[in-house]
Amino acid sequence: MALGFEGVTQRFGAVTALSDVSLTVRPGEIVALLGQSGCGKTTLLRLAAGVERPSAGRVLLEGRDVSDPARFVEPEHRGVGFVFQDYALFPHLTVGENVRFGLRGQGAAAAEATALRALARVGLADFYGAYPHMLSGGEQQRVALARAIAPRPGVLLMDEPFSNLDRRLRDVVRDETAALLEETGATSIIVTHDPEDAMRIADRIVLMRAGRIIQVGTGEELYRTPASLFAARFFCDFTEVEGWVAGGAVDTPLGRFAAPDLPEGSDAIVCIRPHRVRIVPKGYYLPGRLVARRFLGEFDHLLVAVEGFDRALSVRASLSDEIAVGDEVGVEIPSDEVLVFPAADQ
Ligand SMILES: Nc1ncnc2c1ncn2[C@@H]1O[C@H](COP(=O)(O)OP(=O)(O)OP(=O)(O)O)[C@@H](O)[C@H]1O
Repeated sequence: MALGFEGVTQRFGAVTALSDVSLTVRPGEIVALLGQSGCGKTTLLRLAAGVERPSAGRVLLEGRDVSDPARFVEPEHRGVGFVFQDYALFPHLTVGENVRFGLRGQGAAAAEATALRALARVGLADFYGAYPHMLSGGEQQRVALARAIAPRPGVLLMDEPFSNLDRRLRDVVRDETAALLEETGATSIIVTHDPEDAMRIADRIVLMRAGRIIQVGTGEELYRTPASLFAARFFCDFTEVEGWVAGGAVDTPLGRFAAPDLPEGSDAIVCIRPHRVRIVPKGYYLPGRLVARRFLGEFDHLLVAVEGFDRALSVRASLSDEIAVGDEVGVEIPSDEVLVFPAADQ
């Protein structure tokens, strides 16, 4: 089912939660709404669900305006499923009854069969008669997912569905959810403030800031070609180096980096990805000194002081055991792997 927002603005008194937001989600597509707290993600989700009415603009389901005040379509008639951050299972109902809650239109036998099928899909058919408090967080979230998909909604809306799960469980449930969404074919919107969640699960990411969409694209597009410094910061913990533009390049304490599109004489910020920096033997490239080294398994996290740069450069690399904190090293920053933005663009 296609879901669209056309010029949607949402005000709550003096607060403008959304400003002129337009977005089309294709049938079967999984879209992540990504952004910091308060940027309007949940509000957009609530408008799609129909629990909120837009101050201006339209919400479209299969091309039909469902937000028109004269012909407003109530949430229960939109064919939309919802998964909340806190699972929102009814504590006094069994798992089976929770899943059957959305199936009230079906007869008892049919509802039970549907609920069992949905629970089986998330690997929890054996928990049909259990109560939510008897389940772990991950299991409760799977039940919430089963409840949402059981009525076969055309659109599935999920608000921070993994944020209450610990790291390891989060990865498992997220991957299971991705597989399930693909299987059900529901058009899905997932709200998250975690770029990794967004990149792992979504076909497209919608990056929001202060009630507006600032970039839409695949995870790779947003990571490789962020439209602004703000967007870039979301996807990488850069070392940021200030400089100014002269002769089509930015002069910084860490070298000159091409900036053909920036005005001469303007201030710029060069973003250096930690895993792109190479540590080479002393005497090559920039002179540096290792000031910290932390073993992180697959790679080390290093801090390297570079002459003329007042902060340490953050580096992710596998380093030979022969190099110790305090040693002098060479630092290579491949100039075609940095991102350059106007300093004003923050
Ligand atoms: N019912 C409401 N009444 C008043 N202000 C609201 C209401 N709902 C949302 N807001 C405000 O609108 C803005 C956007 O809120 P929203 O919940 O959509 O953000 P969010 O991006 O989902 O944030 P979070 O990640 O913290 O959930 C915030 O400033 C919020 O305080």
